[in-house]
Amino acid sequence: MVECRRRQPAAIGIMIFIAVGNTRTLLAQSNDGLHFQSISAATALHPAHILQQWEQLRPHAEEETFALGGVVPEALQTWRELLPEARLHEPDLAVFNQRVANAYIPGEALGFDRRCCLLAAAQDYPAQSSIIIDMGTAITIDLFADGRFQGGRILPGITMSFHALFLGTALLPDMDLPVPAAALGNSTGAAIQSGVFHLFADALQGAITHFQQMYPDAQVLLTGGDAALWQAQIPNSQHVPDLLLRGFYGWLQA
Ligand SMILES: Nc1ncnc2c1ncn2[C@@H]1O[C@H](COP(=O)(O)OP(=O)(O)O)[C@@H](O)[C@H]1O
Ligand SMILES: CC(C)(COP(=O)(O)O)[C@@H](O)C(=O)NCCC(=O)O
Ligand SMILES: [K+]
Repeated sequence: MVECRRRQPAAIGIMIFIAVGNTRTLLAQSNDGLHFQSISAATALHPAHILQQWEQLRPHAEEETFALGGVVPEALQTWRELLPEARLHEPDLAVFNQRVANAYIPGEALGFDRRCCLLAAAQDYPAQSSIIIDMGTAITIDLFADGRFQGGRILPGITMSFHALFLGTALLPDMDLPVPAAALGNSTGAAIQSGVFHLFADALQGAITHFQQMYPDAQVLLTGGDAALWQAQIPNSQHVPDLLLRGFYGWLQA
């Protein structure tokens, strides 16, 4: 009887995936690694409040486990103190390195979100080159090609760039971004919008052109909070909203 039971695949309880970004924290669950039910809350909120929001949508199951990852050490520490240790999983960097060869120095410094997106590209498109553009608080542009992470770029994010102009000057206001913005601005606000929009439009296209000179068949995957707004500006790009979650889910599978 016992032996028979052992031959069955281990029962997988519900796993809640918690991904902590600099601006937004994502809580998600999935039955298949393809479709995710998720909520997103400000990372500045206390994790107990974020968990409450989640539980209003999905009442607790006893066997629930948690997977935790992110790029904000202080917030991660607060999550660790909140969650029951016996039911908390943190993804293993050695598993990442087995699945996505890389030459990052030091290896452990590569951001959790970048790892997840690279894992997703490696598992979904192992034989295809991918340029992964993650438009979050910061923007990362990473190249997965020849079955490995080739390296990437880190840029300031859109909201951060507007904010930097506002904080670093006496006369510039904080602005939002219309996408696309005009080529020429005829007011302070319009000139800032034109400047920031074209800064990023040119930087993203420049990176794509550069990487595609090395890997001409590289596809462009766009993700992160600002991706939906930008997809139409980046020819031949695909918006993949759940790329990080797909990689995070895959990372935790044996
Ligand atoms: N509800 C939202 N709250 C804050 N920022 C948002 C929201 N929706 C989209 N954004 C945009 O997304 C960016 C943050 O992206 P996200 O991928 O959530 O960040 P991170 O992973 O760095 O926390 C911000 O620059 C902002 O412009
Ligand atoms: C580059 C990032 C700030 C992007 O984070 P995000 O904008 O998604 O919150 C994050 O991946 C990070 O802190 N990385 C660590 C440094 C590195 O990847 O080399
Ligand atoms: K990100």
